[in-house]
Amino acid sequence: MVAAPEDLLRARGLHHEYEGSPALLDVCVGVREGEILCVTGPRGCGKSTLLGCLSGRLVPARGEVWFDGVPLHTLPVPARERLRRDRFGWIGSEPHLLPELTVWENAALPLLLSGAGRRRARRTACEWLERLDVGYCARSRPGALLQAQRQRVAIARALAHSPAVVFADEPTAPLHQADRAQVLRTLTTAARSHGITVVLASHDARVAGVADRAVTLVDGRRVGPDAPPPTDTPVRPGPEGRAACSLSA
Ligand SMILES: Nc1ncnc2c1ncn2[C@@H]1O[C@H](COP(=O)(O)OP(=O)(O)OP(=O)(O)O)[C@@H](O)[C@H]1O
Repeated sequence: MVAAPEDLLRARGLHHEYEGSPALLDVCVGVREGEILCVTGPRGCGKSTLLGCLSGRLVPARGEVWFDGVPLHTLPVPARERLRRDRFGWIGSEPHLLPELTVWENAALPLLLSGAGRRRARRTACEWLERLDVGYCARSRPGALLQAQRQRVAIARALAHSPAVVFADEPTAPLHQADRAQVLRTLTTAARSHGITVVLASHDARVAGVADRAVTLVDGRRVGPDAPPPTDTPVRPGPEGRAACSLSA
């Protein structure tokens, strides 16, 4: 398999386990810049664990994760946290908002933390809230919102600082059936128009349907016709500091 130099994010030989139970086994995956990739598979197959490793929330027990030439798996914690805050957005299946902040302050948080002025952060956050049809809630506290509205705010927060990559783990789980397609469409349209790479995880084939490509996990392993062969050799950084591995997912 030929190396994919255009991969913005790539992982090789990922292993992870919880209290001795394996959750990921030798998983390789590459994600190109601007691509929408869906990680799919049955419940408990390792989708969330894979997104955790790719996004630097989890450090894999073994294996490597490279983002834009940076080795996330060996990055010191402060640098990894900074990179996650500035370059990544996260949407979970539950909208974890800060109850003491208003809706717009929640959506603006990554911008404010990276040093943007309050006025610009507010304007940008409110634009995203409008796109997600919750602009009218901007001054409310999260506690006054329905769960589906809170999830829209969480999506606005993930996009407002124009991250390079948004990770979305079952992002439509708290939404009613009728809202799901619309929110997914907003997320993917916004990502495409802003050149944001998206890594989605879902067991729902309809969610996978909005992606450019899907990779499937079963029992912690990648399966399917395009799954790379198992790895048994370590990845060596190439001359430019990038991993010399072949991962065109
Ligand atoms: N914090 C944890 N402690 C112990 N076991 C865990 C933990 N998180 C996940 N697991 C186990 O690891 C395996 C993979 O879990 P993971 O959540 O990554 O799968 P998933 O495909 O995202 O599942 P789901 O679709 O239900 O969210 C499962 O067997 C799960 O029970």
